[in-house]
Amino acid sequence: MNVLELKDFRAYYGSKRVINNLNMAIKKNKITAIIGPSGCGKSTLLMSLNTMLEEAEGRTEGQILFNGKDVHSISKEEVRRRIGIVFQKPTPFPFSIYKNLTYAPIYYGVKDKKRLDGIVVEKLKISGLYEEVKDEIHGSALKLSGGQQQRLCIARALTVEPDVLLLDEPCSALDVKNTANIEKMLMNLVQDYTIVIVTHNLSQAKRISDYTAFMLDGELIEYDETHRIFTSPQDNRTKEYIEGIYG
Ligand SMILES: Nc1ncnc2c1ncn2[C@@H]1O[C@H](COP(=O)(O)OP(=O)(O)OP(=O)(O)O)[C@@H](O)[C@H]1O
Repeated sequence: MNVLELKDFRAYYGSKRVINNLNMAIKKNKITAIIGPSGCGKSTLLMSLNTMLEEAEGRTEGQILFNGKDVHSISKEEVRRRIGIVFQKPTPFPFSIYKNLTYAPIYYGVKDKKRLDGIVVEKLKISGLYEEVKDEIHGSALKLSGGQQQRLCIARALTVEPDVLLLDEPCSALDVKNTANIEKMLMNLVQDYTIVIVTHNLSQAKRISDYTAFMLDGELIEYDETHRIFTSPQDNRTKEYIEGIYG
C-alpha cells in the first residue's frame, strides 16, 4: 500500500527548478532511502512531502497524495502531525526531556498527567533512551550527548503518533556507535511507521532500507528495492554513483 505518492512533481526556488517531473510512490511500513550527490534535491523532496518547502521559500507543482488525498487539501496542522520530520542537526527544545516529549501532546489536547507520563516512558523506551536517562527525565535535554539528543528528537516526533517519519541525514553528525543505535531504532520503528530517510551514507541505505531512490540533478533516476539498486542497477548513472565514481 502507498502512503505517499508524487505525480509529475516539480519543485522550485524562485524561478529555479530543482526537481523535475518526479513520479514515485512510498510504501507503507517500509524504509525508503533517498540517495544522490549533494545538491540533487533530496532535502527539497523530503521537505515537500510534509508541505514544509513552502516555508523554506520553495514552491511546488504537480501532486503529492497522502493516503490518496491531495496533501494540500488537508490542513497544515494535520499534515505536520501525521508526517513528522527530523533534521540532521539534533534540535531538542531548551527544556527538560519530559517537556520535550509532552510539548506536542499537550498542544494537541492531552491533559491527563498519567497519560503524559505514559507517553514519555513509552517513547523513551522506543528510542532506547529510557535506561540511559530515566533518572534525569526532568533535567535539561541540552545536557544529553549529540546521539542521545537525536534519539530524543526522533522520540519527540513520535509523540503525536504520525503515520510517516521523514529523516534528513539524521546520523551525519554522529559517530559509528550512535549511528548504529539510530539504525536499530529505525528498523524497529518500521513495524508501526513509514520511514523516508535522506542519506549520504550508501552503506546505511543498504543496511536499513527496503527501497532506494537515486536522484541526480533534480531527476529521479532509479527507484527500486534496495538490494536491486545495489546489486543490479538498471541505469548506468546509478551504477556509477554506487560505485563511487561521482558524487
Ligand atoms: N532556500 C533555497 N533557495 C534557493 N536555492 C536553494 C534553496 N535550498 C536549496 N536550494 C538549491 O536547490 C538544489 C537542491 O538542494 P537540496 O538541499 O534539496 O539538495 P540535497 O540533495 O539535499 O543536497 P545536500 O546533500 O548537499 O544536502 C541545490 O541546487 C540548492 O542549491
